[in-house]
Amino acid sequence: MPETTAKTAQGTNDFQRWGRSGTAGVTIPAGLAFDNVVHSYGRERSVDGVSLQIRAGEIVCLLGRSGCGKTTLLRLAAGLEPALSGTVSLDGRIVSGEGRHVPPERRGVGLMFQDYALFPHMTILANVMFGLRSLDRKEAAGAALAALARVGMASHAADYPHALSGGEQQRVALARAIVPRPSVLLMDEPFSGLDKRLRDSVRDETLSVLKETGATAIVVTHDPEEAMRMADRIALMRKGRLVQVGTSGDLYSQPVDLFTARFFAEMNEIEGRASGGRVETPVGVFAAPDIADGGPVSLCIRIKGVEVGPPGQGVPGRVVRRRFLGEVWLFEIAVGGLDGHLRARVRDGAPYGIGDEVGILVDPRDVFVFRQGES
Ligand SMILES: Nc1ncnc2c1ncn2[C@@H]1O[C@H](COP(=O)(O)OP(=O)(O)OP(=O)(O)O)[C@@H](O)[C@H]1O
Repeated sequence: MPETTAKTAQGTNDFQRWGRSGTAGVTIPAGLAFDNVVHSYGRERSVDGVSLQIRAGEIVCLLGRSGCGKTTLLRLAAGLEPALSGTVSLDGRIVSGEGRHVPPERRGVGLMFQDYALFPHMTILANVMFGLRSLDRKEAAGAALAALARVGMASHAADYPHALSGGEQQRVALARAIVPRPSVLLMDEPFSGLDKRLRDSVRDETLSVLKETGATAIVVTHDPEEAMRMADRIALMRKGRLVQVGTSGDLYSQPVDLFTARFFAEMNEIEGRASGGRVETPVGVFAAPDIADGGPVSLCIRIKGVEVGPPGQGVPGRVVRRRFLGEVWLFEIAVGGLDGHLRARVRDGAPYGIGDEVGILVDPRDVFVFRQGES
């Protein structure tokens, strides 16, 4: 956290005053609902029947690979794209669909994109005041300065954007997005231009500003860790559709399919067949309830769920490769009857070298069985 921000945050209720009842008014968060929304840029559907309810004040991350429709869904919420069918509603009022289209500037939503989009010819203060044109200049300047102070950028008020680093520009963009007190804030990959260390601190800072103001927020990201850090709920998308919506715990512990499981953890994947509610593999026998006998399954084992110990415990294996990754070792282990190698993440890898015999135990909490074709 930058020094000025830390000071503001520790001061006597300074930031709470800014957040709850700043001079530009108070945020009144709105609920946002997509109901069976379809969108297309041409022949293919970019958004294919999405229904999602976001509660007032909730932070939802739209997560998915490049091209799965995240930005398009955000643009539909903003009113920058029309829906082919279905509706978008704010606090129960239809803003897109059924013959209505409320323009972006009348939706009370704030937008923040990955390139920050600050106006290069305006000072930082003028950039932040831009969204406050309905206030008189003095009031607008006061609100903009308070917002800049909140993100630790008040001392740069008179500078121009080109004089700021990426992280500083991002914080200014956040101040500009939040200062008109939008009821919904839509953020498209807001941290993707920052290096990892800066991204972590700016993201944490952004999260606390969002929570202080209480705004409803949708944050687009392709980074599962970022989604887990920020979201009250994650909406995972694939090919224009929602695959699973839930808390990070829901998606991590109860992935609905192989695609979701792979998204949140590195996996060993073993093909097998169910028999009597179980699946037998070279690394053990695992429960496969609800899968018919003979049904082909993909058995996934999180690499962190593979324990490597001395020979004699569990299933025998031999170390084929090991790499030090900083906090952990990544092991590749040959196991009789297994195509390919089993990968394991090991905290203390020092005792075992290449060629050593080891014993392998698998934690059943890190095992998932999916019918093949569920990816
Ligand atoms: N202006 C456009 N014209 C035509 N096709 C588009 C346009 N914008 C996006 N698309 C296509 O629509 C689909 C969804 O794109 P979208 O930008 O919503 O995905 P995304 O998940 O946000 O991707 P990324 O993470 O790469 O930004 C993609 O197949 C993309 O190629």
